[in-house]
Amino acid sequence: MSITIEKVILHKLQMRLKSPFTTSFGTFQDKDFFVVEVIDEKGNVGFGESVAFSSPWYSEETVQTNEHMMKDFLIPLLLEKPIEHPDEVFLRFLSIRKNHMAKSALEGAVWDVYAKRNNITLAEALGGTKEEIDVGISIGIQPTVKDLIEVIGKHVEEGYKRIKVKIKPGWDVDVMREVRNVFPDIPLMVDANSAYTLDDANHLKQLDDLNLMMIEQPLAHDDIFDHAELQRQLKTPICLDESIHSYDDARRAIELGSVKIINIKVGRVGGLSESVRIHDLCQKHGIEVWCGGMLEAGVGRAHNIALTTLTNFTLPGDTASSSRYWEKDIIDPDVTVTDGIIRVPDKPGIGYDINRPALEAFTVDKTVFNR
Ligand SMILES: O=C(O)CCC(=O)c1ccccc1C(=O)O
Ligand SMILES: [Mg+2]
Repeated sequence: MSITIEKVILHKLQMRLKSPFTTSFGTFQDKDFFVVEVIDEKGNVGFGESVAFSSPWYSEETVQTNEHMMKDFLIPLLLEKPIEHPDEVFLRFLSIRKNHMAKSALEGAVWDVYAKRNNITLAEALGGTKEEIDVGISIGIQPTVKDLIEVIGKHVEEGYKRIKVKIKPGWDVDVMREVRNVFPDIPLMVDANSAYTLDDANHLKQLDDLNLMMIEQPLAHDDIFDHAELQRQLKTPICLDESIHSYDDARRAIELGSVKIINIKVGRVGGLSESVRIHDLCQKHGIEVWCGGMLEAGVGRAHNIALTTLTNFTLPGDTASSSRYWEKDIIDPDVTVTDGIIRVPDKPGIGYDINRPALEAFTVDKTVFNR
């Protein structure tokens, strides 16, 4: 039965991370973003979250470009006519170039509505089967190596299944050598967020001695070609994040030999439908995947959890507990991690309730669109 979206509500939120998060491209603490609420003709309510940051550091999208794209192009397209299945949202949005995070926020809310209409979990709607998922944690650049080792120790103690450390020139090989000395056996990886070029290949080769699970996005955010050359020179598997925007990017990167592992971020690739397609392609080619994070609040976190229940998400993702990021999250209950595991919720849709008072408390602006 076709789904008619009657109403879209854009909640603009402002939340503050418990502590600043530093990558090779900048530091975040205050997070502005949109929670998208869609309501269908039966009164089902679905939620999505836009993951763009205020500045275009990770990708070209920002909170403001998301707002422009959703208001002026994407919401009108969504309200134009009914859909039969959420996969159609991605296809309908193809007439608008890129702007994947804006598209994904709306598409995710429609997926939630679709699952709720069918009285199934979002995980089931996506074809996921796992009842619990393994998770790791991503640790930003710290003031000192001593701080880093302390933070890692705390998270290892908490049971996280994999530790990811952000690196940049000047904070890389020597730092990781010290970390490896203190923690000889932990599953460990690094993420460079595009801080290097091919000229750094010899320098990066030193990481090969440290038994890292992978090096994430060492080279340019828009490169697929040079990563293939770097992978020929490195033993450590390369994982791509920023460079993979679509199924076709993934197909080309796999064919060129630029990746052994892909970090799937729903917002980066334009939604859950495209995420599932990339997952399936990788599975066919023996490329492992894991679910990345964008410092999401609870709605985005819930979407990531549902996606991670698909079978080829074999490596722990970045979806840590709500409490690692926020004093108070916008969902009920919070996402909790026990021994590095999240139990996948079994309620229909995203599986968590929206904490309306918390949502209201963080809301700085709200716009309603009717069909
Ligand atoms: O904990 C998270 O949500 C992921 C943290 C993270 O690594 C990250 C955070 C902000 C922007 C980019 C990235 C990344 O995966 O590259
Ligand atoms: Mg990354």
